[in-house]
Amino acid sequence: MPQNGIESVTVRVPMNIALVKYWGKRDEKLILPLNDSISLTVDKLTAETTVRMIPGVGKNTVEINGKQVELNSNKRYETVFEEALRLQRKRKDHSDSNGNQSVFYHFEVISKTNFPVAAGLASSAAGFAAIALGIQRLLNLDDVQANRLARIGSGSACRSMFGGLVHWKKGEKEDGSDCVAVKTDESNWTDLYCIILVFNDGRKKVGSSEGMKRTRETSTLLKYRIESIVPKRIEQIKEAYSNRNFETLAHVIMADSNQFHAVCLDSVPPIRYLNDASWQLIEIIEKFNENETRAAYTFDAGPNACVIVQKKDAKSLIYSLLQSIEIPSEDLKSAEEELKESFEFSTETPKSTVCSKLVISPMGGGPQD
Ligand SMILES: Nc1ncnc2c1ncn2[C@@H]1O[C@H](COP(=O)(O)OP(=O)(O)OP(=O)(O)O)[C@@H](O)[C@H]1O
Ligand SMILES: C[C@@](O)(CCOP(=O)(O)OP(=O)(O)O)CC(=O)O
Repeated sequence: MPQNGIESVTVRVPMNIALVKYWGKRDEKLILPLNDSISLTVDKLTAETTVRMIPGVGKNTVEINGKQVELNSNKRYETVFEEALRLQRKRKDHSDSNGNQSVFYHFEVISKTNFPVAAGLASSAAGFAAIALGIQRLLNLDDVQANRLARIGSGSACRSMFGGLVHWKKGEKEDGSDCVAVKTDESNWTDLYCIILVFNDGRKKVGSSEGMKRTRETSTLLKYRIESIVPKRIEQIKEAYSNRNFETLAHVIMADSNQFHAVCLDSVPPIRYLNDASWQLIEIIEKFNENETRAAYTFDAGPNACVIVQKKDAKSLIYSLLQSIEIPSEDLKSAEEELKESFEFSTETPKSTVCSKLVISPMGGGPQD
């Protein structure tokens, strides 16, 4: 929508959680992964981003949650903007609201997230997918071009461009033209919910890019994972999702999260993302699953947990969590509203583990304009 020559669009994009993890790059500049990965979006954790393309030479700016980002210390934004301008120059028909051909543009990005940034909760995925989607709308790009824009911002971002089960194919080509994320054909499994528990919302010590570089250079387990494990797991996830087979889905999700953290520990020096609270959560889920597998935990590059359940089991899972984890009462109230259930809980007994935030969200929703 052109306004005084400025074109602006606002989108809301959910973060995504990988069920089979991306860890390791075959090309660091183009952000091409060493293995395929597969994910679901978490509908309630979103980045709401306005992208403006302003005619004329000027400084690009990015603001996240009211703070200006220092673009010199994070080159990824400039890479995305340059690629967008390259695609824009390729278009012959691009003109401003007065019908004038404009060769120079700069970008203004203003984003708000409703969850902590850089705490292992895939904030970069939602953030860069939102920028890519905004630019796609402004420049009328196709899905492959938009996917590439998201990916060169942050690899996992290309999986947030669609709802449903999304498969990011590593591709074989050096130029990355066959490295794309695609929505699988399965219709969305609307019964899946995700419970996020934030145990630490600080910035992690080893960032994902640095961590995956270290693992690629030093881990002996990584090669085995990439060649012998991941391809099978991608197929198992697709099949279990399509057959609505929760037990198999859950086993693969947990095994892959554990293997991802195992290759991190297999790196030199070792990388440890999980903390005592994460391990306590794992133990609670193991106990919850004693008779039947009803929940699956998964952790990205940080201690915060994402637990996937079917809606029917969400309430009993929250009761199990409440036995040993302190959860903010306002988050429990939001969970009651989301599930349309009421919980009886006492916040008086102090617990050994404290979670600073709990969010319960449906999964698989797509981005919105
Ligand atoms: N809404 C947003 N818009 C644009 N960029 C964002 C946004 N949110 C986060 N980012 C970028 O992503 C960076 C955080 O990425 P990082 O990979 O360190 O953490 P994460 O995405 O939270 O965790 P992980 O990807 O390991 O699960 C931020 O420093 C910022 O540059
Ligand atoms: C552990 C992960 O969350 C890693 C995500 O890594 P990023 O996509 O944040 O890394 P870059 O491509 O370097 O930006 C697993 C996953 O989301 O698949």
